[in-house]
Amino acid sequence: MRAQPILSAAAIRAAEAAWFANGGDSFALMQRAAGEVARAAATRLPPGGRVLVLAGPGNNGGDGYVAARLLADAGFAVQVTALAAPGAGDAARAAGEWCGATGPADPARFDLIVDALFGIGLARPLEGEAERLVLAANASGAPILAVDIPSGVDADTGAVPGVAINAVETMTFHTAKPGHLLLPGRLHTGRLQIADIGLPPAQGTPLALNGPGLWRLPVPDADTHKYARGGVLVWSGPVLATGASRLAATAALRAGAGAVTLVGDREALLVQAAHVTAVMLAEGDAQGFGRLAASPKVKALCVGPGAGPQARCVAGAALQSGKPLLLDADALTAFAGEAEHLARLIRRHDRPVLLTPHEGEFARLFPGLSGSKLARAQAAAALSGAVVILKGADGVIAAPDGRAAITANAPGWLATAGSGDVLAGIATGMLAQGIPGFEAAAAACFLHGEAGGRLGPGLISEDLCGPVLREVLAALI
Ligand SMILES: NC(=O)C1=CN([C@@H]2O[C@H](COP(=O)(O)OP(=O)(O)OC[C@H]3O[C@@H](n4cnc5c(N)ncnc54)[C@H](OP(=O)(O)O)[C@@H]3O)[C@@H](O)[C@H]2O)[C@@H](O)CC1
Ligand SMILES: Nc1ncnc2c1ncn2[C@@H]1O[C@H](COP(=O)(O)OP(=O)(O)O)[C@@H](O)[C@H]1O
Ligand SMILES: [K+]
Repeated sequence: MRAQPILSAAAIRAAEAAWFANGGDSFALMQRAAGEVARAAATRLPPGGRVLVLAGPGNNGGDGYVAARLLADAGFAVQVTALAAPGAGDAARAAGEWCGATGPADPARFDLIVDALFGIGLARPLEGEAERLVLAANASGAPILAVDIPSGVDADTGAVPGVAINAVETMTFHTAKPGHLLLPGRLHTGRLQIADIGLPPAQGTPLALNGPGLWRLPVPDADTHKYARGGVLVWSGPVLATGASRLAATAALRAGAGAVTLVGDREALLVQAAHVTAVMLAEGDAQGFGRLAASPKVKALCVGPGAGPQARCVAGAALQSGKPLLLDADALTAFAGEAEHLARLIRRHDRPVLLTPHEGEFARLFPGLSGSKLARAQAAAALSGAVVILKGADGVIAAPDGRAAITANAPGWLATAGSGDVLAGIATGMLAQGIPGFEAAAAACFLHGEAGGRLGPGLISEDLCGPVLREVLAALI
């Protein structure tokens, strides 16, 4: 299975420019793009159905004029409402070839609206007539097919600085753009269709959709044993907060770690003992955690879920151990505002470190970073030397070497207490099995999303590290 690349607006323009430099015909490209739009529109229309094409002043509008002509030729009743006449180039040529009905219209009278106002060239928030057209289209009740990206959505960030089209479907070209997958853009995109319009395949791109093309799940050899599959240590929270670490430990075991041990004080472990069976227990403080981590049987560490007041000391011991490590929750907050110091500790050893903040933890750890979710995760990875999972519905995984992935399979059912602890456990389990940091993080996010999707309504975090993870793994191996 191949990874699905995601290109920014600049990268798409560069691919297009390289193709033109080799003699590619830009109007032919526009015709192919519009052909895909017309094909998608036709499947949503009754015979002779009514289509309103909203056409902007740039090449997105150009796609709209060509699609209008193709749909009219196919027998549909097409009207174009133009925001402004294209000045020159392919869009002007496309507008010139449109001879059908043109002018203002009530969008509610149409079976389908084609949104060709703005694409990757959106330069500022929509105002005036553009804003009015978008609001009227959204309010009309007619389904909207967006050309390339819903007008008003920033293709690189998913931001909507003003109003934006609410599409049921978006037909984009060559590759997905970050704005289709990052919130809130994803909510405006509807069903995303990616059309091949003949540009050479995007290869070696640093950004991809998270999916099985990016990583391979470990399968144990016949001659393996539990420690060869990877031992994991998880720091147990204090006596009244043991659940989070237990979820992480259980998930690590489910994800394939051969042996998982919760480490903590005696009182906490007595609570843990009442709940766990295959997960083992070992008494220890922060120093004890460090000593246990030194064992060659231990291949990965998880510190943070419910970690409590010891989080900083245990994270320190874990960072010193030089073992692959995941820091989550309290272990991230313990370094609030000290990202540079944390980075120095991370860079002391050559081994993967994963940081798994939600937005709140991220803001505390990296208060200076701003921009899109993608840009912030990438900057945090570069700054810290760790693989960063910036969690949420549009979870971003970013590596210090510049690679990044966006996860799009996570359902809202995952927004429940403890589900991040399960994610931390799955990722630690992957690390323990020798999966490199970026791949371990991406695989964990994808598995977590798949498990959430299968469980659906009523999901609680205990379910996530139950048999469903086994089913998801079995489907992907
Ligand atoms: N690349 C490819 O592979 C292919 C690309 N193709 C298509 O080309 C599209 C990109 O075309 P594009 O570069 O002409 O930009 P586009 O989105 O039409 O907008 C630019 C125009 O909008 C204007 N404008 C911007 N914001 C505005 C605002 N808020 N309010 C008002 N005006 C605003 C801006 O004016 P200005 O900022 O200069 O005032 C300019 O006139 C791409 O999305 C795809 O559909 C396909 O045909 C073939 C393959
Ligand atoms: N709306 C959502 N859609 C999909 N996944 C979500 C959503 N909200 C949260 N999640 C996921 O649920 C998990 C929540 O993690 P976190 O906030 O750390 O919770 P906890 O600390 O209770 O475990 C993360 O993996 C996050 O990506
Ligand atoms: K559009």
